[in-house]
Amino acid sequence: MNKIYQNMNELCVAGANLFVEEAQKAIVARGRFSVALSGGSTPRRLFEEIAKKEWHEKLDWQRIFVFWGDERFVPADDAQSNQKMARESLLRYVPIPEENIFPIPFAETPIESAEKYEAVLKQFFMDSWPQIDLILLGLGPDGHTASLFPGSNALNEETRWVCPSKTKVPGPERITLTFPVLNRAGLVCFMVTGKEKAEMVKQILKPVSTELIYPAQRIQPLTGRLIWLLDQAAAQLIS
Ligand SMILES: O=C(O)[C@H](O)[C@@H](O)[C@H](O)[C@H](O)COP(=O)(O)O
Repeated sequence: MNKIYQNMNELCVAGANLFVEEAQKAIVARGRFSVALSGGSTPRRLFEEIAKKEWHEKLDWQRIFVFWGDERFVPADDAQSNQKMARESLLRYVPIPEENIFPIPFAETPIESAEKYEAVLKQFFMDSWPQIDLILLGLGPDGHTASLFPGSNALNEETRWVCPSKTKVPGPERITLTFPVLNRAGLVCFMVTGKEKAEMVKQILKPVSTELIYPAQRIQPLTGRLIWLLDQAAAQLIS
């Protein structure tokens, strides 16, 4: 399902509403809500929205468990850390217990970080493939999502839940959840804004061939739902 909003602000209000509704439903159904956060500028704006009292006071944060879809291989206090971004824009404003927060660890090597995080997920989800209730994702202009970049070794991973992802994009190496985990989510929600994403949005949502060229096209939940929240600028070539 694709939903188009006037601008980033409206999109984030809708995103916050969706977050609250999904969390409330999961807590009623299963007693807990698991969510995987993303990095990126649109997710940051969404987190700032959810941090507002009018949204976050609707939720029982004792029952909310926060994970990450990807991370840069940097210490937690590095300016490029997705964990730092989410803590500063959302987590510090809500009454979530620290033990409910599961960041991707910064270990000796990216592979060790990935292995440690997989162990954390296996413990939480009791060894069976995880079904994270909500996975929030951004879209890069090159078609990447999470840290699944075109050409990355991580694209072919079928057994590991988490793996390092080498990319030609400058900056630190990445650690990412793999397709088998992302595609088992209850709901995957892409948030995309800005005209520089319009061409890639068109390639993905109105493809001319059936070939899956871009990583974001391979997000196809097995049994869950997929929603794209777009602003008008990002949706200008499809609407
Ligand atoms: O940590 C990250 O950077 C993300 O995992 C990445 O996948 C991001 O969501 C997209 O690149 C979109 O980012 P923007 O919203 O900033 O364009």
